[in-house]
Amino acid sequence: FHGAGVTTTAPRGSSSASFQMMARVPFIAGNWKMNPLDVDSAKDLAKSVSEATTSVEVEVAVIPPHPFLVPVKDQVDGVDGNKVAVGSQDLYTEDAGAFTGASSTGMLASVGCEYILCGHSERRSVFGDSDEMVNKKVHKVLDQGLKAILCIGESKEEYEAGLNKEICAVHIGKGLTGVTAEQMESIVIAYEPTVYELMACPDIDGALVGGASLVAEKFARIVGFKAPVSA
Ligand SMILES: O=C[C@H](O)COP(=O)(O)O
Repeated sequence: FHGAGVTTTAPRGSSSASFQMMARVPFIAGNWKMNPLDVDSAKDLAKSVSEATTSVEVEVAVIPPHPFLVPVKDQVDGVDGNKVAVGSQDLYTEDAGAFTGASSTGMLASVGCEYILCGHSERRSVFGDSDEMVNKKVHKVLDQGLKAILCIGESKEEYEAGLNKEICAVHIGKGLTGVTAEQMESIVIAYEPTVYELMACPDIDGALVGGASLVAEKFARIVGFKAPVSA
């Protein structure tokens, strides 16, 4: 399937001590990017995903566009046994003010976001997010008490130039500058590789799924990759 490998640093809601005692819990997030086209489609998708994943034993999140955050949260919360958390695709690093088009972490927390993507490859390539900006965003998310999904990975050109390890090292090193070991409990690292065999790789225990997360049945199958839905 299409997606990015995710390394979870701690299960959602776990404490440092309990994490050391527990196995890492797979985490599958569906990044809807700039889809679907309208709020009714977003509500339908959210409800279907939630209903299809109530029995899984992995962490699940959907990450819709900002206009759909509230209706999506309402939909998933309305499903009995819902396991689906909601995340935001981006944030701005100020709290409020004259920043047209931006959303603050406080606003995102207030509508129920638990996760926020930082440094997605499309934010880096289309919108110009630098490593320094990504690092500021990571800290802003942590300061808000939310979980940051730090996206890393090389471009096709960088891969072809043999720079994949170097690029990942830079993205991780700069993206996590100043983050403490304790704060790492609230960090998920999503590797968006050019060439990959995701779930077979050691230390990859999840996926950030793009296009395939727009069809509930496909996404539910991916979510069940390591933890099949029980009968
Ligand atoms: O956020 C997800 C990654 O960019 C992968 O997207 P994709 O599954 O559509 O290839």
